[in-house]
Amino acid sequence: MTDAAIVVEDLRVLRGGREVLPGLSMTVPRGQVVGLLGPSGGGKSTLMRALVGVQVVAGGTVSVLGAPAGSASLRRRVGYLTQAPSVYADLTVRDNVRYFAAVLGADATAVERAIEAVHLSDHAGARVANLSGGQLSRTSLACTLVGDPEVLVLDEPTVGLDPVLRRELWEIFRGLAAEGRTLVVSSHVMDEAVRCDRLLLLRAGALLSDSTLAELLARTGTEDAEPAFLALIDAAEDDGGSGRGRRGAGAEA
Ligand SMILES: Nc1ncnc2c1ncn2[C@@H]1O[C@H](COP(=O)(O)OP(=O)(O)OP(=O)(O)O)[C@@H](O)[C@H]1O
Repeated sequence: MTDAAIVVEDLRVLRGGREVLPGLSMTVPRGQVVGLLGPSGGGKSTLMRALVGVQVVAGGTVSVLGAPAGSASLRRRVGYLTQAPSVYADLTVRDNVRYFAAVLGADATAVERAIEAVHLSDHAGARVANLSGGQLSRTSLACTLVGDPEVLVLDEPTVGLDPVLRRELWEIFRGLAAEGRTLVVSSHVMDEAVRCDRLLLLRAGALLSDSTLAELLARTGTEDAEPAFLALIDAAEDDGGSGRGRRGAGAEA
């Protein structure tokens, strides 16, 4: 069995008649937190949709835990947190999680475990409409966790949250990885790069880098993720955009 949780080969996606992912290849190792970073419109959500099997693809393969993305066998093994919170405002935290548990065939203990995992036990009976932004994000996450997934695909889970709440969520993510789960987490907040085991930098559908933060900084001679990323963008532009679609440079190492 391979150590990769996710293997993407030559993935092509068209959206609105445009090639949004022109042939992307990457692997995600098991048990790691991989950050998917890059500017708005670069294709992060599209790639995530392909990982969970809800994106029509024009070519290539996406394999998750050894099965084609979206396979019935992956239903409980892969959790997907969409960018917009997909919970019911008029239900309580617990009833939301119960609903997703019923959809996934998970039991009552799984409901309480998921609520506990996101530190919401004290608010389990609160209506979602009355929650703070951070509590709302954690409710969505609990719904994603209730099937006990091995792979979590989280689309901008910290967007709009203050630094304290972001740190709290990242501590939860690290805890989930410490249990052996694989997380792919998108963000355009570059300082979140330090929280990740590996970074995928995606811009205009091209993977500019696939490496650890330390490797990225060494390669670009910078001290921070943001200048490192800008250096890669400049280099890709000098290259006349010929970096499009090729495998992230760090993957060659
Ligand atoms: N439903 C759609 N129909 C047509 N084009 C779309 C659709 N959704 C996204 N796109 C286009 O696909 C490209 C990639 O979008 P995507 O949402 O994957 O980027 P992103 O990196 O996740 O951006 P953001 O960080 O803003 O969420 C963009 O050019 C976008 O305009």
